[in-house]
Amino acid sequence: MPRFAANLSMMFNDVPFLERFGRAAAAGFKAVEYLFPYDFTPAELAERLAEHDLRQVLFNLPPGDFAAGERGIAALPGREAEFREGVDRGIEYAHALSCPRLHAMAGLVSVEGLRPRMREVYLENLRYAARRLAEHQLTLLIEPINTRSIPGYFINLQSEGHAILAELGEPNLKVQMDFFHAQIMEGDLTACFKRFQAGVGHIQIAGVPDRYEPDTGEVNYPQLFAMLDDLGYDGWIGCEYNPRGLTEDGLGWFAPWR
Ligand SMILES: O=C(O)[C@@H](O)C(=O)CO
Ligand SMILES: [Mg+2]
Repeated sequence: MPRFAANLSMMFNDVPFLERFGRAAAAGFKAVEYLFPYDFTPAELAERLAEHDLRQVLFNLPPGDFAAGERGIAALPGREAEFREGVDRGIEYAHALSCPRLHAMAGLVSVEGLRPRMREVYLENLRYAARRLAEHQLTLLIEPINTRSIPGYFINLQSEGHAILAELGEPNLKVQMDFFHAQIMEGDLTACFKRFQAGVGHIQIAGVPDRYEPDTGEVNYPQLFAMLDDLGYDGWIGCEYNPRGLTEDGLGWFAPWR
């Protein structure tokens, strides 16, 4: 049976962030994920999780200046020291929240000619982060992101993510397979998942193309959920979508799994 985590960066967004935990629990979720915890203290967030009997299953390492448009720094030359500080910060929050996996965003390609150098930096930073996280029994994730949602993002295809895993060979480095991005970039989701299953450490979902509820759009999610069950995927599925209206009004798709 699929296990779903509410993404609190997108869902229940009619209320302030800390109030979204209670709403997710009341809607039947047992777990949450979100982009960044850093606007709050670890204690504040841990208290919300405990109060509502929720598990935290994912958050992202510090992404650089997100408000100014940065989308991660793991592949950015010259930002290595900041990246390493971010790894320590992420580990501190992961401990406080008992969160087992952290996503490192790569960043944007500013000049095409920089790609080879960015790849070197990315590999070096990911190796460093994976080994630091391994000391704490944590998993590091990378996520291929479609070129429409984040133009210029450094990795876009599932195959690119898995090639990096193969090159580094760090057992706790996995790919966060977001079916929304994968459908936009390549489609053929069932075959794609089967090909790369061993390296998939987390899944996310949304309707395509509008990133609304998973029962909207061109992807047949019930079929994919059955496929994941058949293939023994026992990880979490993050609901990373923008509700069309009130989040609860769009949760009909979730009723069979509450
Ligand atoms: O798909 C996404 O956008 C997220 O999973 C993320 O971490 C980066 O924005
Ligand atoms: Mg995602």
